[in-house]
This record gives sequence, structure tokens and C-alpha cells, in this order.
Amino acid sequence: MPVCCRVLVLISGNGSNLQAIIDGCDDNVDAEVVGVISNKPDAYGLVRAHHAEINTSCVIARKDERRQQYDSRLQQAIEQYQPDLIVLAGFMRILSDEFVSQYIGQMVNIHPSLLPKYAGLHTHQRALDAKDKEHGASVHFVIPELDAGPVILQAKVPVYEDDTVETLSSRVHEQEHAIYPLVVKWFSLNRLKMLENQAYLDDQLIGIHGYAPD
Ligand SMILES: Nc1nc2c(c(=O)[nH]1)N[C@@H](CN(C=O)c1ccc(C(=O)N[C@@H](CCC(=O)O)C(=O)O)cc1)CN2
Ligand SMILES: NCC(=O)N[C@@H]1O[C@H](COP(=O)([O-])[O-])[C@@H](O)[C@H]1O
Repeated sequence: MPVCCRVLVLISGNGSNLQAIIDGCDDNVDAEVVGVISNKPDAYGLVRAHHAEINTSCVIARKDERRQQYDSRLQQAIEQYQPDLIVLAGFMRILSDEFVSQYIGQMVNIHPSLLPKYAGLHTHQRALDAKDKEHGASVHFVIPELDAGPVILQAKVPVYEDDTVETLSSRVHEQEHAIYPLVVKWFSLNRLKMLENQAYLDDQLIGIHGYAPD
């Protein structure tokens, strides 16, 4: 029985969020990680995918390659997996506007801050420098503007006076691993409901016109 939601995960590094999503796609979730794409050949997330018997691809940036050229190769790799949901999980490349515009509503990202605070890089250090009392993680839809897409789910953590980037990022990571699998489940349930509604409408059209649209 094919799953309702085919999930493709893009990574650049350790893949702890990938692992949380793999572990979260259990019998209670009608979703499956069908592939992992990395822009770094030594990303440990590729090892995690191999252990889970998930197909992988590497799309490595070439010297002096324009962003659009890279994205075109990335798109070819993505299309092989025919995903319903594309999950950026520590994928450390800014994607071109035309590339992202093809996947609006189908591509999500996890960002280590309480967006709209601290878009971009080095978020934990920035929160410490600002002496913030709270920090966290955000899952958002990806749009061309960096880290500016509609937020789907956030998790907050306290910031302690003796925190370092290491202690704070570890506390944020724990919350990331809780919320990202929830977002995958939410997206899968929404897709299932959409497919059921479409089937209902097709049945109604057969009743009215004697046929369903192609
Ligand atoms: N068009 C978009 N692309 C990406 C988004 C987005 O919202 N819109 N989210 C990012 C993820 N991200 C933070 O969550 C992020 C990733 C990478 C960078 C960045 O500056 N990358 C540099 C290279 C850095 C490196 O190689 O270490 C770059 O691409 O030049 C900022 C934020 C994913 N893409
Ligand atoms: N701007 C993007 C960004 O910084 N993403 C961050 O990269 C880490 C990847 O960890 P992982 O490889 O262990 O999932 C995560 O903490 C994620 O929030």
C-alpha cells in the first residue's frame, strides 16, 4: 500500500533532525522518508540514511558554479524521488528564487531561532550576545526570502546566564527533534484529508455528469 506522503529530506551535516523524522515515521504516520539528498559527501546524515535503508543522492556544488546552475542539478535529483514534502534539515545552501517558487507549500525548513528573530546564521551566539532570556526553533514554509516563510510550529527554550553556544544549541536541538516529526505528521494528515476531499468531489461529479475529470 503506497504511503500518503512521500518525504524527501535535504541535509548538509549530522542529520539528527533527519533521524528524528525517520524515527517519527512509524505505523501511526502515513508518511515515509523515500530519499535523502546531501550537498556534502561526508555528511553523517548519509550514514543514518544507509542504516535506515533509505536511498541517497549527493549534489555537490562545483567550483565557480552559479547558484541557478546548482539548483537546476538539485531539481533533477529531487524529481527522481517524486516527493510530496521536501524537508530541509540543516541544508546549508540558500536556494534561488526560481527554484523555491516551484515548491511553495511543499518545502519546509527548520531554523534554530524564534523567527522572525535571527534569520540567517549563528543564531545561538546572537541570542547569547543579546542576553535573551528565551530562544528556540521554528519550522516554516520555505519562500525565496531567507527564513521569512510562514511559521508552522515553534518551540521555546530558556536561556541561562552560564549558557554557551554548545549548551544552548543542545537544548534547542532537543526541541527540534520533537517538533519536526510533528510537522511531518501534520502535513501528511492534511494531504490525506485533501486526497479524501478530492475523491469525494470526483464521486459527486460522476453522479452529476456521469464521469470524473481526468
Ligand atoms: N531561498 C531560501 N533558501 C533557503 C532557506 C529559505 O528560507 N529560503 N532556508 C535555508 C536554511 N537556512 C537557515 O535556516 C540557511 C542556510 C544557509 C545559509 C547560508 O548563508 N548559506 C551560504 C553557505 C553557508 C555554508 O556553506 O556554510 C550560502 O548558501 O551562500 C543561510 C541560512 C535553506 N535555504
Ligand atoms: N539556517 C539553517 C540551520 O542553521 N539549521 C540548523 O542546522 C542544524 C542541523 O542539525 P542536524 O544536521 O543534526 O539536523 C539544526 O539545528 C538546524 O536548526
